[in-house]
Amino acid sequence: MATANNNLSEYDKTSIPDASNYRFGIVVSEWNDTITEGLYNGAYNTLIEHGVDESSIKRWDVPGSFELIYGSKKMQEQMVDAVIAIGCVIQGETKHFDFVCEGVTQGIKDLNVINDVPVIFCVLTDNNQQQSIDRSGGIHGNKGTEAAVAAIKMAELRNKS
Ligand SMILES: Nc1c(NC[C@H](O)[C@H](O)[C@H](O)CO)[nH]c(=O)[nH]c1=O
Ligand SMILES: CC(=O)[C@@H](O)COP(=O)(O)O
Repeated sequence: MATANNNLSEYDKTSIPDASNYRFGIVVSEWNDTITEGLYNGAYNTLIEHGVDESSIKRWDVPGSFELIYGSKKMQEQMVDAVIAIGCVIQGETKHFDFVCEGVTQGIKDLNVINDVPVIFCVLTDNNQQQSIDRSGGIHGNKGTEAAVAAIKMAELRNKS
């Protein structure tokens, strides 16, 4: 289902495990920081809402989405139960968009395969800034909220497996 038909911030809160015993790392790209800050706020507030103590949330900033790969790899080493990688890539004039998006996607996928700490893909890959605004606390909700829910569920799965 496309985001346009689905508010990312609407979910059954009773279906989410208690996250009070889990630690989370959040790596945030500085590119398009007004968007990434909105995504971070959505993710942070959702983790807090589900019992995570603020002292159990570690944040690192990286220059751009491509650096989310290395930043997330190092965050996996920080005794956390899940990592959330937050970025916003917006189409420009050249093919650079394609390579950044593909590189980050493959890099974060690889981290999930190679290491035993889940990394949640919270990277917007949008055609324009309005699409990013709409998905970081706008009319389509907040993908940061969606990512935090996924992080809690994956931390639980890792703990039980
Ligand atoms: N154009 C965007 C970028 N580009 C920068 C790259 O992510 C990277 O930092 C650079 O190539 C150096 O390695 N990054 C974004 O996050 N969003 C963009 O729209
Ligand atoms: C995703 C990018 O790197 C892109 O926004 C940069 O813009 P441009 O393709 O015009 O150089």
